[in-house]
Amino acid sequence: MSKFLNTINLPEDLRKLQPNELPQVAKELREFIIEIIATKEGHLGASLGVVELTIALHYSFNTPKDLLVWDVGHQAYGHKILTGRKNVFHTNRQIDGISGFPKRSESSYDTFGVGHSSTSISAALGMAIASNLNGDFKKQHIAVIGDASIASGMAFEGLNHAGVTDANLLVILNDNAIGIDPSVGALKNYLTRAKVGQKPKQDNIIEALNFNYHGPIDGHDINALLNAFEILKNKKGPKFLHVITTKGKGLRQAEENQVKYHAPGKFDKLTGDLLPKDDAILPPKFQDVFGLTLVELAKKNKKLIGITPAMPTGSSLKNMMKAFPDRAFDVGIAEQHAVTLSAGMATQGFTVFCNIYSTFLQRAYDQVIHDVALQKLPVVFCLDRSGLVGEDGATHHGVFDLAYLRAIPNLIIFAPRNEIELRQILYTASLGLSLPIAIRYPRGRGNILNWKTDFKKLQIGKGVELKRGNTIAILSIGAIASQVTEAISNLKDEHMAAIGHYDLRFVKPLDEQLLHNIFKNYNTIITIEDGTISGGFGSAILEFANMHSYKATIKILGVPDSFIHHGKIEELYDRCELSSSKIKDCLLSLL
Ligand SMILES: Cc1ncc(C[n+]2csc(CCOP(=O)(O)OP(=O)(O)O)c2C)c(N)n1
Ligand SMILES: CC(=O)[C@@H](O)[C@H](O)COP(=O)(O)O
Ligand SMILES: [Mg+2]
Repeated sequence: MSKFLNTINLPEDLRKLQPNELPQVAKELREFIIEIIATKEGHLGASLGVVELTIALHYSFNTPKDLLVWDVGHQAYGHKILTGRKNVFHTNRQIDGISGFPKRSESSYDTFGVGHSSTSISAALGMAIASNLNGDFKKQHIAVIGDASIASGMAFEGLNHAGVTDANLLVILNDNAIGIDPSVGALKNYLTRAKVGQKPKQDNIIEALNFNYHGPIDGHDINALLNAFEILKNKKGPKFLHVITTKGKGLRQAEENQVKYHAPGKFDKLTGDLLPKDDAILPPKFQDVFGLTLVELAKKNKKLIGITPAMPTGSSLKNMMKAFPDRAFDVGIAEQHAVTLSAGMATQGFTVFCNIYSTFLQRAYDQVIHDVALQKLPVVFCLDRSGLVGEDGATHHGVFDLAYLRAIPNLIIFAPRNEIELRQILYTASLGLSLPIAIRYPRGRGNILNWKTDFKKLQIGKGVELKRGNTIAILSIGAIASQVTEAISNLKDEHMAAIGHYDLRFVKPLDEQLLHNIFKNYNTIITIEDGTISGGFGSAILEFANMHSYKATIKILGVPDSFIHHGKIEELYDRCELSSSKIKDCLLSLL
């Protein structure tokens, strides 16, 4: 039974309580998060770990006047619940519901939109400098950042700048020694030593950057947090509070299996046990086809390297990290570094598979151009989570990759239609290419149970005819082909015969011979991609038609030129008119 939580709608209600009542609020808030996430799913461990910190922050600071920025924002469920969204929290990450991340349009307490990591220090510093310029020297600006996120380049850039300002900035390091997977790197080792007091004060790297350092303190001790905030509020300039927490705090399984309970799916709210999934009869996830195939290829090719920026589990590179620890690297949340590191290794004759979620490669665009493509270094980019990713929403959809990569010279771009094609292109790339390649594949599972076929080399730049027709040709790229196949199969026979379906496979180089054949034989062309229509695959086909003066009617299906929010992938496909039923409607309207 909730004693306090029901009485709290906004932080001002929280502030009416006595400090000694806050631990009970923490207990109720934890139970509430667990209860909802057990059935609605989402990021669990990070939010459970900062329950006390969240309460203490809103209790001690005058939010939303004082500005609080959460890094990544996957730990901000408690913040959402305490800032007016308790009654809609059950809609978290659901279509038309609230976002799983802080979002400015959702609440004045969400001071900055997040989802990608390591932006909080720069954003809060920007706000703090702006307050100084506005003559508001009382306002507090707080960035809460995790131990994995603070090791990223952007966070260092923010710290480096902040240290030479008089900005009223408080950086709170929420140190739980883990990202999604265990944190890595020299900074992690430093923080581990700092926690047990092994580092003498003069070696404090945060103080060396001109921050007023406080800590480390127990982040589950509300009194300790409140005391620290009172001290730091009255200090001028940049301040740093090092807080130690346990990810998953308060749910035994989430504490014991922090990787799994980062975002565990459905579970029993009382026991914490994961609800059983009937995985046995399902096709594999694309990420596992990547991860397991890479191990096979690494056995054959001693010069094969695997790299992930902080996503060994999500990308399944963990398989190679286990099998070949010397040749597989988790470099932390460092996408730019991951790309240039790959380029450096490629200069020395290594075949580097650099696996980055499509959305996070956006961080390393210049590195792809300047360090890889310009130098024709044959790095193999494996872009997982391409296309619409579902409940993570606008910050995480991998829908821009085809458009932003297509503009880069020297880069091959491939999207497998299914698991077997992914396996074959990985094999092809492992044999050595003369140019870099981006292989983009979606979140989730394909359709093929027996994907472990013999290796076969693919011909670069070759598309395939999947079905011949005579009136309308559908040109698809990647796994969205399955929606097209389903749409065609749901047509009446007389309509079905009119439709041809071609999988171009390569956005670059395009299969020009196949395209000439298509344009000569069909008067209507539909292109379809699970990426933005602005500058993507469809645009490439339009440019081709234009260049060769083909007069066919061309219709481009894809993600419209707007940010797509969260929801199940199927729901979002439908909204973007990419579901098989919407494709069928489109075909019927054109026939
Ligand atoms: C630029 C970027 N790369 C990767 C991710 C994926 N990601 C989300 S949370 C996370 C780990 C964050 O760890 P930490 O900062 O320690 O926070 P915690 O989960 O421990 O609270 C990662 C790698 C991301 N959101 N943004
Ligand atoms: C918050 C964040 O960026 C990650 O936790 C992301 O949600 C992982 O996505 P997947 O679940 O697709 O691995
Ligand atoms: Mg962490």
